[in-house]
Amino acid sequence: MAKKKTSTNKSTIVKERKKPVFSFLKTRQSKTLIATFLMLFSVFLCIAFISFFFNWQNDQSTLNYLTDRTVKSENLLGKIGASLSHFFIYKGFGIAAFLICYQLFVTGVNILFKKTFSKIIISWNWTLIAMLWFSVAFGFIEKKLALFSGIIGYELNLFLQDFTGKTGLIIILIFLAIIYFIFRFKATFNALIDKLKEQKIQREKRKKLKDENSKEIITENTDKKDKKVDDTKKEKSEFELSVENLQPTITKHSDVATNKEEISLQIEKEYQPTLKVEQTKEETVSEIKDVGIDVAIAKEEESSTENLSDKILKDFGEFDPTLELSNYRFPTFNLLKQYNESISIDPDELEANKNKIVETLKNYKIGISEIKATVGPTITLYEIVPEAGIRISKIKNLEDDIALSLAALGIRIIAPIPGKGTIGIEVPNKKSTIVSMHSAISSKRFQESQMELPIAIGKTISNETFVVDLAKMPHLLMAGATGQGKSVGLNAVLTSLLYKKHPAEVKFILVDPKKVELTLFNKIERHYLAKLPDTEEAIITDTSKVVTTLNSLCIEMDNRYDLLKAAMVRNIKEYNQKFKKRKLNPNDGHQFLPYIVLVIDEFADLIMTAGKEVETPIARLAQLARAIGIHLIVATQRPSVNVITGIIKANFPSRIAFRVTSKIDSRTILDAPGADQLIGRGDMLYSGGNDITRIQCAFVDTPEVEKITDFIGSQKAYSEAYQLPEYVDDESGTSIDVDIEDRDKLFKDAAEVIVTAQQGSASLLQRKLKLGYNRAGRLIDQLEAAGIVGGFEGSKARQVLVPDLLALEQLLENEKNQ
Ligand SMILES: Nc1ncnc2c1ncn2[C@@H]1O[C@H](COP(=O)(O)OP(=O)(O)OP(=O)(O)O)[C@@H](O)[C@H]1O
Repeated sequence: MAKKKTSTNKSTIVKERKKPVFSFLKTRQSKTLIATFLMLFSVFLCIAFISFFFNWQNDQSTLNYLTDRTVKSENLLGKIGASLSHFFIYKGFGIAAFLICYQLFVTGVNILFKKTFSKIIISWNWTLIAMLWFSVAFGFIEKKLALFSGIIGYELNLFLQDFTGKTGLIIILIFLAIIYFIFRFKATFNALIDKLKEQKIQREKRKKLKDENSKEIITENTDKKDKKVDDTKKEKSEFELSVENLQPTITKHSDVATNKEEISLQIEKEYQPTLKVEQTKEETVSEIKDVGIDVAIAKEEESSTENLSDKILKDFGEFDPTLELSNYRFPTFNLLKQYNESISIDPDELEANKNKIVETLKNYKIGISEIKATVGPTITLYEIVPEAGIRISKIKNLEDDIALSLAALGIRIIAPIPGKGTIGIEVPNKKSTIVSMHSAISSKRFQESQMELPIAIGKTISNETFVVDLAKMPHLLMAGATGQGKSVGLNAVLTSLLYKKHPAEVKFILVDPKKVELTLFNKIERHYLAKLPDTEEAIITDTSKVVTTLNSLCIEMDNRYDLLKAAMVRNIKEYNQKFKKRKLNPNDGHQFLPYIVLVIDEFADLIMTAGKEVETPIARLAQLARAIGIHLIVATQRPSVNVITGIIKANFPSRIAFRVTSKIDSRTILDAPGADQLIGRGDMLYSGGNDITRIQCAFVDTPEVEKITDFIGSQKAYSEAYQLPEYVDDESGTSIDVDIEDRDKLFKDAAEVIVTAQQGSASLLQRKLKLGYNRAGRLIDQLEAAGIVGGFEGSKARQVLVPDLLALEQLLENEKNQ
């Protein structure tokens, strides 16, 4: 007994001694340590295995010299790597040995994630079976090399083949593979189904919980002994797991049944008040929601009306006036002729002129400290810096004498040159260079200009293209003796605009009493010209028609002013921008307004024949038309004061003077002498108000204009030329048509327009029904006779006597019945 006792004592002592070692292995640190070791070892083995496949033949001889440091292995992980690989791959399972690496890594992970020991063993078993299967299979495929199957696979393969033969072995391998998959997948499949079931149950429970409105179910985690519970109990125990977090709040109860009762009671007590709270919450929410809906509707209504134009702009984009002729191609440069335009500088000529200037001035005791020459296309500018103490007025007074001494035509003295402290003497070149329209149009200055109506009129003395904006001028007066280049100048202006502006953007009204200069532009009638309704020829050659056209243009001006006023903008540019942004409603008569350029050649002729009849509308247009995009270009041969009257001069600040015969004419045009000193052939002076610039006008010949007009004319055009409003003399249109039968076809439409708009104006009818002024005026008279609009009230619109369309319908019906 005593012995027994001592032995039991010993065993308990041993157990007590072993316990700390075992418990150490169960600690978290040791588990992490082992897991890390296994994972790193798997990586180590994997690298060694891979390296082994490349170096195994070389390393074979080193395997026996594991401890010998002089012998080196080629395996990446040295001799240990080589030996382990040899053992697992060569002597073991071949390629299938890689599964060891995989399994070691998985074991490490499993230990980290606290998988049970039995599970780890099971997974090892599966891997070992797989390894065996693969090594046998590889042994069957590759018999010569034991590297793929390992010796185990190789030997097993031979052994099995001896008994079953090759075919038998294949069948066995397939059978084993199927068994393997069935067993493994079955297990995984079940687990998956179980998991899905669990999740489903939990979802249902959670749903229930929600439905019962935070019903707290607290159950005690039953001991392992209580596993034998019925199905419903099982469900509950699963549920308990999901509400694990609630467990610490449970007080210990010995009796489970009483505990359950208490819980249900607790739920009821706690549940009711929360439900009430929820209900009241819901009520308040619904109240708020009702208010919110009202507010939302009101907001939507506001925003939709405010952003209507933005919405249209967003939906349709900016209005494109060129859309109707979207395929229109601008004339190409090659339609214009190119000349040799390199300015030739003759040093002898320069030297001779310089000497002449110096000598002449010396004769008048004017010393020169410096002289500089700028060679232009037709003239050379000599800039002189006089010696100190010499008065500029002295040089200016000697202008004629100097010109005489230099014995040359076209000398002009500029004393002083504005902005510089020098005196300029312009001397014509012996050989002048033609400035082609081609070079002016193709110049960067013109091509890149952002002007509204850019005109490349020619080149300055410094050979720069001179580009001006007709819209800023705003009207241009051109004068010059016959044969000095006026017509060419007019063509240059028109060509510039044709090269830069789309047919939708600019319209010309051409007045040509000579009947020959501008006829070529007939070809572009439906593209670029504007004309009176019911007239055949767009280019006006008849003086009486000029008067009508000018008056019609005045009506157009008034209409445009009405539109600008309605749009609350100050000028055509702002108006068109607003229209493009779709802020102006076309139903209110708004439309994109093209610029209108009225060109009158031989103005003197007109004044002589029509006098005041022409002068008055021209003066009116010149005074008022700048803001609404109507610009006048008036050219005359005779720049006398009875042609270029004070009132016209005052409204034409921009003037071009070609060569004139007398100083007086020059003064009439430019308010300064100089034009009489020009050399002709396009040599001109441009006065933009203050300073005068000498320019060589760009030369555009008739064949070039013909080519351009042909090019434009051959393209798709508008259905008709731009229609100007109809103008009727005061005498006509005053008789009131009382007879119903004689009424205009559009009478009813006109009445509807007037009644709808509640505005009795002829211009409204013109815009809405696209009528000429004449017809619209007649319609207004007929409407007055019918009692739809009131009498004429001067500048105010007529009163509309019919309140709405229904009343109008009745009125017209009554008329019929009478
Ligand atoms: N810019 C220019 N460059 C070179 N030559 C020019 C230029 N302008 C005009 N000429 C020459 O002058 C000639 C007459 O020009 P143009 O027909 O323009 O004169 P005009 O002033 O219109 O004459 P008219 O008043 O008699 O019609 C042209 O045929 C041309 O040879």
